Amino acid sequence: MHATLTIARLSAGYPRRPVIRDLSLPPLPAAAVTALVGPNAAGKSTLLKALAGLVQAEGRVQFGDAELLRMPLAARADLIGFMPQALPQGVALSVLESIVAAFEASRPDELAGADAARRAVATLDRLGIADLALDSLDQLSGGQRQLVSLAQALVREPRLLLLDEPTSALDLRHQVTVMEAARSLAAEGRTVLVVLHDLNLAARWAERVVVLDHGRVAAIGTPAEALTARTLAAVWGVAARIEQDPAGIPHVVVEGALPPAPGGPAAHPFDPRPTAA
Ligand SMILES: Nc1ncnc2c1ncn2[C@@H]1O[C@H](COP(=O)(O)OP(=O)(O)OP(=O)(O)O)[C@@H](O)[C@H]1O
Repeated sequence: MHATLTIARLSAGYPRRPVIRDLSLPPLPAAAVTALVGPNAAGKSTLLKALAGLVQAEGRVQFGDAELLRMPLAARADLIGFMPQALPQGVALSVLESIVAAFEASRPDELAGADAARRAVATLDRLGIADLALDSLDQLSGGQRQLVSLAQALVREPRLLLLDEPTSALDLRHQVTVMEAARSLAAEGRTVLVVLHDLNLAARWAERVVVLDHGRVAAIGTPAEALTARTLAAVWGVAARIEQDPAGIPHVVVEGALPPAPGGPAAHPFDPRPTAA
């Protein structure tokens, strides 16, 4: 079940709009949570969609023995659970029905019915939202919709989980529930890649952090290695100091926005391009 994810020379984007250019990453470990962070429009969602087969991509993406970009989409969907930023509106299903449907979409065999219902209930339980089972999808709050969307991604127990901002609409308690679920799914041997805007959430829950900016990797490593004051200045344009809590977890304290760098955006800490004079 343990499979690392290796991305090499990946380019991805939309018609006439390249977003990810020639991106390579050291193997992302299995049984671990990797946070993908970066400013708005950095290409985080595009990267997740490229891995899930939802946008055009070229290059090599190796997951264990599987070469994802060369697999038929149905086989890829079997391996991957993708949670999008937003659930589609206007779906006339109950929460439970939507999760059963997500399960059956990839298991269209006769046994699916009973198995799917059992799995759907267990997944809702795992996320602490079993009480929503009979509610209509269209009457949920933003945070409840997000939890249901996560349940839809989890129900097939995929080996690779791609979660796009799973906590953005959640209250504090539910943020913790989701990040604990991500950690326990990883502990079961899954590879979890999660887009987060909250850098302190990333530092607290992820073993590894990838900072993406303008479709390129600006920093990668443990939270302490990737989330430095220098990277925060170069990538987000904010002045910040990094403190350590007693458990050794870095904590980002933002002091304020930096003025725009003269001559354009600041160079990344390891950007090979020469800096503007
Ligand atoms: N369907 C699309 N067609 C064309 N361009 C798109 C499409 N979706 C996104 N883009 C562009 O791709 C770039 C990267 O967008 P993406 O959604 O991957 O960024 P992101 O890092 O996830 O941003 P955010 O943090 O704001 O969600 C942006 O410039 C965006 O305008």
